[in-house]
Amino acid sequence: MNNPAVRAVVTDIEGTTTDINFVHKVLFPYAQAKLPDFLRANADTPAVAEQISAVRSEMGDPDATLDAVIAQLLHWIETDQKATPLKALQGMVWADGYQRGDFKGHLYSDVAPALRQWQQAGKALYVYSSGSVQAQKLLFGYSDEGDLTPLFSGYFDTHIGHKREATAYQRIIAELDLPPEAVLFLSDVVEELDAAKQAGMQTLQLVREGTQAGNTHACVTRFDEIAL
Ligand SMILES: CSCCC(=O)C(=O)COP(=O)(O)O
Ligand SMILES: [Mg+2]
Repeated sequence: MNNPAVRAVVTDIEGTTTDINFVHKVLFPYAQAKLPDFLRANADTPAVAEQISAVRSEMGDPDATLDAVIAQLLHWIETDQKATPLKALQGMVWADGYQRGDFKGHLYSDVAPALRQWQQAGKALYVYSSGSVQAQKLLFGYSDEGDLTPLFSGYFDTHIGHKREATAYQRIIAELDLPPEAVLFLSDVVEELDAAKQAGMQTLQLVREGTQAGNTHACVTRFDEIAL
């Protein structure tokens, strides 16, 4: 692909820039282990209290005990549900892990050089992940390729909508203030690419090891196959 009409790139994280195993075998278990104590210690902190209250709303039980809230959050982690308050709390817990050096954000080796090249070519770079904006900034800020946050012009999470819904991409396009066809969305998940295409974006599927290629979107296996 060589497409000078592309003026902005929006990238997914898990399975696109980053190994799914890092998310599922490092980040999620870390949050699972640390969340209960983190919530008990910080339940009265305004940022945490706000998310606890959002969990209670999603449970439909404004009086749910903290133990019930914790059980709900652990269930969401086990079943990989992209609930917005869970994602916010995970980001807060991962901040400790990154800052203490317990892990670094995994990036495939082709990602950082391509992002730098695209930025130098004048493309605006954005992230769209179900992980919270805080979690996205941590992953790229404490990545195993160093701090890549200066490369990005912005970040979107589930506050803009869910990744399999076209309306989320329409809102992103409105925020970028670009024609939809000037925006390229990169993801490993066909349903996300379908939604982005429905909103008028260009799409490319990343077929990393273990990803099933679909037949409705152009595919690449690495970022360095994408010439912008
Ligand atoms: C921002 S790193 C953690 C990613 C995460 O929590 C997640 O659920 C993966 O979502 P994605 O939309 O990147 O598949
Ligand atoms: Mg993905």
